[in-house]
Amino acid sequence: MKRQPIAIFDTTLRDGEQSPGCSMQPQEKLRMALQLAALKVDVIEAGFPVASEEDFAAVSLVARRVKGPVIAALCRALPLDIDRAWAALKEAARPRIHTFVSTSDLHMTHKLQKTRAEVLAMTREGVRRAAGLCGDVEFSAEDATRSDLAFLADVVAIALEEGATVVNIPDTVGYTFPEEYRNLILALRERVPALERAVISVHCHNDLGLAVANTLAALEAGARQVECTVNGIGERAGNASLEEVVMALRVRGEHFPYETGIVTPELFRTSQVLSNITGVQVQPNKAIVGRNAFAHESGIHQHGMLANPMTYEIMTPESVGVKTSSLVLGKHSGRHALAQRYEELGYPLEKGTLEGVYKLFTDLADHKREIFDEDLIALLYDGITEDPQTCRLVAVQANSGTHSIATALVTLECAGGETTETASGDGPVNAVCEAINRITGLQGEIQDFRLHSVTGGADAQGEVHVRVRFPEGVFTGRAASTDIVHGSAQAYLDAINKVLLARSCRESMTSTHA
Ligand SMILES: CC(=O)SCCNC(=O)CCNC(=O)[C@H](O)C(C)(C)COP(=O)(O)OP(=O)(O)OC[C@H]1O[C@@H](n2cnc3c(N)ncnc32)[C@H](O)[C@@H]1OP(=O)(O)O
Ligand SMILES: CC(C)C(=O)C(=O)O
Ligand SMILES: [Mg+2]
Repeated sequence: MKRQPIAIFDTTLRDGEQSPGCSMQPQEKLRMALQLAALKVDVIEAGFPVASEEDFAAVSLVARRVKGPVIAALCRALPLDIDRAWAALKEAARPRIHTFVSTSDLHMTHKLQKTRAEVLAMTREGVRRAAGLCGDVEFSAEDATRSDLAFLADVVAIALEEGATVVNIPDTVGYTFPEEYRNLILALRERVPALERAVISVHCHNDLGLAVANTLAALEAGARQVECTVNGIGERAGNASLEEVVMALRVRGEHFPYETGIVTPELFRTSQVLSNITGVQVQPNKAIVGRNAFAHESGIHQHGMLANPMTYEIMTPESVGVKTSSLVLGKHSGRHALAQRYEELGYPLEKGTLEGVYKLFTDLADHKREIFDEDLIALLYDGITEDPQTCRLVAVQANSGTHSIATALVTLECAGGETTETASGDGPVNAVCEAINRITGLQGEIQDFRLHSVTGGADAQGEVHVRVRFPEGVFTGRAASTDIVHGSAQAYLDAINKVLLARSCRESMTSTHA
């Protein structure tokens, strides 16, 4: 099947930036634009230069530095706006002026306070001015989907007469339906024959959650440029999401005879770059790039995934740049996924053992939202081991000060006998942990240490949480005490005991299997 090329016009830096909380500084826009170029979008709309000195600077920075895609800038159909857009763009290798005016009676009457005749004149003068400056001019009929068709066709015809190379028919307020939008584009093509010589563009908003569906419908009617944003950000409920449109065309290629030039393994990275710049997290269930897009929690699905990933995934995670699918253990998981995870952790379970551990697991999952690997190891121990090899803190003492090296003396009772060790460290907690390492022979490395008071007043209980890395993995420890050093020693020992339990458990299993 011969595939028609579809141009991807990315407006993350313009319409996307209109999302509350998503504004970007020039350097941030440059970083994002470079990633969009790596993704191989066809057009980057970099901003609205007349809006501020900073946005002017951002557009000109992107225009100068980003090679490959066309660089576009938006402007109203006003001489000052158009001149400002061109001033920002003129150093781009491939510049495009994008000008717009509203065509719905609602917008013209209440917002622009212009008559239809005045809007026709604005279109003519605006596009003519832009075309006099730049060889590539896009014209958008704002609120096209709520406009009178005959009038809209007149506006489009004038824009084309004056030199527009691309005509955009936006669904500005996310109002249209796929069938209706398809018919609108077909009707315009019929009424304005000159449209056949231009590129028809679509720009859909997501107010009814139909932005992607409407975009796809417009392609079927002859549109050949899609305006969209990374993560679907944009004014109000956002714009059509770039990654969703691109992957819909790719995954359902048998239905859509189109292709884009997007390097799809860059999609996830691009999404992450954006959320890293704006600080706005991607919703977990976001299609393609959300953290749950390739995660499976329920037993029936996990079983299917283990048998063949195609049972529950319509695209591979690698195809969009996600490393791998994940089977998340939780209250809906079944025995197959549980057994698989234990195997990955180095604990292959026999059928009888699995049954017991699965029961403990489901009890735990009823009370705990997230089950970590260390929880599984602890469960295993609860389920099958009788003789814990744990250590108990007998005494701890630490000295520290501004001009002295911190030292600690720790006594532990391990496997019946008491041992005392001293150690020094960067601070008293570090010295205590080092002394515990010496006694137990383990080399834990603290990755996270948190202390917060549980009660008020000078005698407040301090609760200590630690995350410690061992060769087996990361284990957490927790303890509460009115003495910070004592609490820290207990919390660290809590993590150490979990490792010791895991080791003794692994040993007992190895001997059972031998
Ligand atoms: C659908 C869209 O996404 S449109 C793009 C939206 N993006 C932006 O608004 C970018 C950021 N905007 C801004 O920085 C400012 O709004 C500016 C600099 C553009 C204009 O600021 P101000 O001059 O203070 O005007 P304000 O924003 O209050 O009102 C908009 C004005 O533009 C006019 N206008 C709106 N669209 C158009 C248009 N396409 N062509 C000509 N004039 C327009 C309005 O009628 C109004 O005119 P008025 O000031 O004569 O009443
Ligand atoms: C300026 C135009 C293209 C727009 O963003 C819209 O109509 O939604
Ligand atoms: Mg828009």
